[in-house]
Amino acid sequence: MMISAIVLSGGKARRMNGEKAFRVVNDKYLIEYTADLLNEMNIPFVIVFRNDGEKSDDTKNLEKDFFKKYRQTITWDLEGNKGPLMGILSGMRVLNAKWILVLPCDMPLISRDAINNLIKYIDIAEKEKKNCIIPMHENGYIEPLFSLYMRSSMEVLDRMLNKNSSNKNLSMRNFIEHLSPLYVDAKKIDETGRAFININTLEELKRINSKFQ
Ligand SMILES: Nc1nc2c(ncn2[C@@H]2O[C@H](COP(=O)(O)OP(=O)(O)OP(=O)(O)O)[C@@H](O)[C@H]2O)c(=O)[nH]1
Ligand SMILES: [Mg+2]
Repeated sequence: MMISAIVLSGGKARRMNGEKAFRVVNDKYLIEYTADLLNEMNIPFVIVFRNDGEKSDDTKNLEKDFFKKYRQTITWDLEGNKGPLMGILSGMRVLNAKWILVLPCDMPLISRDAINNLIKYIDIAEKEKKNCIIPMHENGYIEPLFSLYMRSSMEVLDRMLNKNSSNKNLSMRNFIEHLSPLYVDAKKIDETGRAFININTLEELKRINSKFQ
């Protein structure tokens, strides 16, 4: 099964004053937890960075260094400030695998098992004619940024974002409403739930760093 991944790395990270991907956790950048794992698993990926006219030289250099280090594709949101859907669309454009794994840049405890467990559902999804596979927690909370999408869902996304050329930010939920999702119990993906922990604030960054000590 040919799979490729999109690592979303273009959020504003308002809750931590920006620069989420290149915040240091333990001994490396936050984004590298996802990138290193994908490399180890031989899953090709594209990183989608922000499309931002005011990007600092430091940030541009970090992106350039990242590109040199990983030799994977990097790209930028087709339009800035449109949220993760624009990131997914921008990433899908440069990939041609049948199934595309969408991941965030802020889950340092992401694991090989969690990704493999998700991938295992592809056969079922295809049999049931589902075009995305989305973990769901007991309380109904879903993990659409830790999910698999068929590349064919890009057409849906393209149409949605074109129709919505105005200002409103479409949500992941809007997108999924237009798909046929296979929801899987998040416990079947990662029993401990650790893989889904994402870092949103400087406080959380501090806490995760102390856990690595
Ligand atoms: N390419 C791209 N990725 C995005 C965009 N918005 C969010 N993401 C990514 O989606 C993942 C989850 O983002 P959030 O934590 O919800 O949002 P954030 O913008 O990073 O942070 P907050 O501003 O604090 O909500 C992260 O990996 C983000 O980098 C976007 O507009 N474009
Ligand atoms: Mg987050």
